[in-house]
Amino acid sequence: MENVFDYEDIQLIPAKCVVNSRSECDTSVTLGGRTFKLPVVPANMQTIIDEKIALYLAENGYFYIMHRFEPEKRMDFVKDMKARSLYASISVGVKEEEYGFIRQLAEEDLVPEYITIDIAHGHSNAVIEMIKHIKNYLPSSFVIAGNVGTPEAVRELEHAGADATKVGIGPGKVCITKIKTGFGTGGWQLAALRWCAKAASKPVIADGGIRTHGDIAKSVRFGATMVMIGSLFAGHEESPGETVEKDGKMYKEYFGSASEFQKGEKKNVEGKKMYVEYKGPLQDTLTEMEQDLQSSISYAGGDKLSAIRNVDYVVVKNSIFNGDKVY
Ligand SMILES: NC(=O)C1=CN([C@@H]2O[C@H](COP(=O)(O)OP(=O)(O)OC[C@H]3O[C@@H](n4cnc5c(N)ncnc54)[C@H](OP(=O)(O)O)[C@@H]3O)[C@@H](O)[C@H]2O)C=CC1
Ligand SMILES: Nc1nc2c(ncn2[C@@H]2O[C@H](COP(=O)(O)O)[C@@H](O)[C@H]2O)c(=O)[nH]1
Repeated sequence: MENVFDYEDIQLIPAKCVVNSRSECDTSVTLGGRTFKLPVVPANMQTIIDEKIALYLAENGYFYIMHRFEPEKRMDFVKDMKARSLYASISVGVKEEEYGFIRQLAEEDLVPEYITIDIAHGHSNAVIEMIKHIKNYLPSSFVIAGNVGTPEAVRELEHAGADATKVGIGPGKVCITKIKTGFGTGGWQLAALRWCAKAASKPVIADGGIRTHGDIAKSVRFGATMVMIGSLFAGHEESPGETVEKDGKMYKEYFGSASEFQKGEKKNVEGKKMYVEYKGPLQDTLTEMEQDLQSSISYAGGDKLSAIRNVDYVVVKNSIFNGDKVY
């Protein structure tokens, strides 16, 4: 791989502004036939999303993906969203019981609009078989498959029937895959995204490594239709998980889906736990993301998200923060 870089190594180059106010810029994106306010989705992790947040996001025009770590609740979750005439977007794994769950959804005519196959190493026969199983029983569900980090993987999962692929192995804030296994896209996630997006014929979701709102625009520039974010969504008033106070400051827990805190045992651990500063209401962050992205669109010289896709960029190896501490 040549020209390897990550988010902090890139600056997008401004083009002539065509709007009189950033409020004219439209940040919406379409995925699976629905249009959402932002090209951003909170990570399908237990300390990032729960049923209440999913409901809020769906009701307010945002995309969400519910996590898969309380499998017994998923059927009722889908029923509840349907009863409210909202879209249902759930996650599944690849173990035997998940095959039965998909059959059960089909038998009860409960068709989630979005199903994300969420495993660490998505370039596998296990994922390919699950894509085919879902497409067989729930052909109208939009299937997101991952995670992957190579063009070959993107092509194979698309060929198996995936409607979108999710790119990112190891760039996450609570990820220790890169340390424990030596593998992944950590440190070059943005270049991996570009590599994968060039091979893709369907939408790509960039997953992990987003540390600033500007990284969302950079993801869009390098081929992402949607960006999955964990750490920036952790620590909100609504965020699930323990809140602690230390030296008069409030913090909330954020742990990896492959951490011992999620698994309840120390087996194949590839994630850790951290505490993030309390951030206040989730909507404030969503609003700030929208404003920052509107500004990005204006710097791109357009009034729609698509303007960002064609801007020029420079590689400024690890220097854009000029030594400033940003997180
Ligand atoms: N994006 C990322 O970089 C990563 C994300 N995660 C997240 O952690 C959660 C747990 O992931 P995961 O462990 O895959 O889920 P599961 O524990 O549900 O495992 C899924 C299946 O894949 C097998 N499996 C897991 N890893 C590998 C591997 N490297 N090679 C071959 N088979 C494998 C498991 O078997 P067995 O356990 O017996 O091997 C199991 O049968 C998910 O939410 C995932 O997204 C985890 C690591 C990296
Ligand atoms: N290697 C691991 N990756 C994990 C784990 N749990 C979640 N994740 C991935 O991280 C992103 C979120 O990244 P962030 O940089 O925005 O915080 C998430 O969507 C997963 O893909 C884990 O235990 N190990």
